[in-house]
Amino acid sequence: YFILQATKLSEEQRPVLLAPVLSRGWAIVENRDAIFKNYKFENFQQAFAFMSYVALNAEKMGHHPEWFNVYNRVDITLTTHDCSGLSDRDLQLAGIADEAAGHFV
Ligand SMILES: C[C@H](O)[C@H](O)[C@H]1CNC2=NC(N)=NC(=O)C2=N1
Repeated sequence: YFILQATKLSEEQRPVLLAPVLSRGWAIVENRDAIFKNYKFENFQQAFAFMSYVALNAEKMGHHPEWFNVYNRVDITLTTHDCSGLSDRDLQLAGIADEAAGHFV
Protein backbone atom coordinates (compact mmCIF):
# COMPACT_ATOMS: atom_id res chain seq x y z
CA TYR A 1 0.00 0.00 0.00
CA PHE A 2 3.02 2.32 0.05
CA ILE A 3 2.56 2.85 -3.65
CA LEU A 4 -0.95 4.24 -3.21
CA GLN A 5 -0.89 8.02 -3.16
CA ALA A 6 -2.13 9.62 0.04
CA THR A 7 -4.98 11.98 -0.73
CA LYS A 8 -5.61 15.16 1.17
CA LEU A 9 -8.90 15.30 3.08
CA SER A 10 -11.51 17.09 0.99
CA GLU A 11 -13.44 20.11 2.27
CA GLU A 12 -16.47 17.84 2.64
CA GLN A 13 -14.58 15.16 4.58
CA ARG A 14 -12.80 17.58 6.90
CA PRO A 15 -15.56 18.52 9.37
CA VAL A 16 -16.95 14.98 9.42
CA LEU A 17 -13.69 13.07 9.83
CA LEU A 18 -11.89 15.61 12.05
CA ALA A 19 -14.70 15.99 14.60
CA PRO A 20 -14.11 12.69 16.43
CA VAL A 21 -10.34 13.24 16.43
CA LEU A 22 -10.67 16.77 17.85
CA SER A 23 -13.09 15.45 20.47
CA ARG A 24 -10.35 13.05 21.62
CA GLY A 25 -7.98 15.93 22.42
CA TRP A 26 -6.26 16.58 19.11
CA ALA A 27 -6.06 20.17 17.90
CA ILE A 28 -5.40 21.80 14.55
CA VAL A 29 -1.91 23.31 14.28
CA GLU A 30 -1.84 27.02 13.42
CA ASN A 31 -0.45 28.00 10.03
CA ARG A 32 -0.06 24.39 9.03
CA ASP A 33 -2.41 21.65 7.84
CA ALA A 34 -1.59 19.31 10.69
CA ILE A 35 -2.97 18.04 13.99
CA PHE A 36 -1.19 17.70 17.33
CA LYS A 37 -1.75 16.18 20.72
CA ASN A 38 0.24 16.03 23.95
CA TYR A 39 0.30 12.82 25.96
CA LYS A 40 1.50 12.46 29.53
CA PHE A 41 2.38 9.15 31.13
CA GLU A 42 3.40 8.04 34.61
CA ASN A 43 7.07 7.82 33.75
CA PHE A 44 9.59 7.50 30.93
CA GLN A 45 9.14 3.73 30.61
CA GLN A 46 5.43 4.14 29.91
CA ALA A 47 6.06 6.97 27.47
CA PHE A 48 8.69 4.99 25.63
CA ALA A 49 6.60 1.80 25.53
CA PHE A 50 3.85 3.90 23.96
CA MET A 51 6.29 5.34 21.44
CA SER A 52 7.60 1.88 20.56
CA TYR A 53 4.10 0.63 19.87
CA VAL A 54 3.23 3.66 17.76
CA ALA A 55 6.56 3.47 15.94
CA LEU A 56 6.00 -0.17 14.90
CA ASN A 57 2.54 0.65 13.59
CA ALA A 58 3.70 3.83 11.88
CA GLU A 59 6.43 1.89 10.11
CA LYS A 60 3.92 -0.77 9.02
CA MET A 61 1.72 1.97 7.60
CA GLY A 62 4.61 3.82 6.01
CA HIS A 63 3.32 6.89 7.81
CA HIS A 64 5.52 8.52 10.41
CA PRO A 65 4.83 10.93 13.26
CA GLU A 66 6.69 14.13 14.05
CA TRP A 67 7.15 13.82 17.77
CA PHE A 68 9.01 15.06 20.80
CA ASN A 69 9.64 13.28 24.05
CA VAL A 70 10.99 14.42 27.38
CA TYR A 71 10.62 12.06 30.35
CA ASN A 72 6.90 11.20 30.59
CA ARG A 73 5.70 13.61 27.92
CA VAL A 74 5.13 12.84 24.25
CA ASP A 75 3.99 15.54 21.80
CA ILE A 76 2.81 14.27 18.43
CA THR A 77 2.18 16.21 15.22
CA LEU A 78 0.64 14.47 12.24
CA THR A 79 0.53 15.63 8.65
CA THR A 80 1.17 14.06 5.25
CA HIS A 81 4.03 15.62 3.32
CA ASP A 82 3.18 13.46 0.29
CA CYS A 83 -0.01 15.52 -0.22
CA SER A 84 1.05 18.65 1.76
CA GLY A 85 -1.73 18.39 4.30
CA LEU A 86 -3.96 16.17 6.35
CA SER A 87 -4.92 12.81 4.88
CA ASP A 88 -6.86 9.86 6.20
CA ARG A 89 -3.49 8.34 7.17
CA ASP A 90 -3.07 11.03 9.83
CA LEU A 91 -6.48 10.20 11.25
CA GLN A 92 -5.66 6.50 11.20
CA LEU A 93 -2.35 7.04 13.01
CA ALA A 94 -4.09 9.34 15.52
CA GLY A 95 -6.50 6.49 16.23
CA ILE A 96 -3.66 4.03 16.76
CA ALA A 97 -1.88 6.46 19.12
CA ASP A 98 -5.02 7.10 21.18
CA GLU A 99 -5.80 3.43 21.42
CA ALA A 100 -2.21 2.69 22.47
CA ALA A 101 -2.16 5.50 25.04
CA GLY A 102 -5.16 3.88 26.72
CA HIS A 103 -2.96 0.93 27.65
CA PHE A 104 -0.32 3.10 29.26
CA VAL A 105 -2.30 5.73 31.20
C1 LIG B 1 7.98 6.78 0.44
C2 LIG B 1 7.36 6.88 1.81
O1 LIG B 1 6.43 5.87 2.03
C3 LIG B 1 6.70 8.24 2.00
O2 LIG B 1 7.70 9.24 1.93
C4 LIG B 1 5.95 8.33 3.30
C5 LIG B 1 6.80 8.05 4.53
N1 LIG B 1 6.18 8.50 5.78
C6 LIG B 1 5.34 9.55 5.79
N2 LIG B 1 4.91 10.06 6.93
C7 LIG B 1 4.12 11.13 6.96
N3 LIG B 1 3.70 11.61 8.14
N4 LIG B 1 3.74 11.72 5.82
C8 LIG B 1 4.09 11.28 4.62
O3 LIG B 1 3.70 11.86 3.61
C9 LIG B 1 4.93 10.13 4.56
N5 LIG B 1 5.33 9.61 3.41
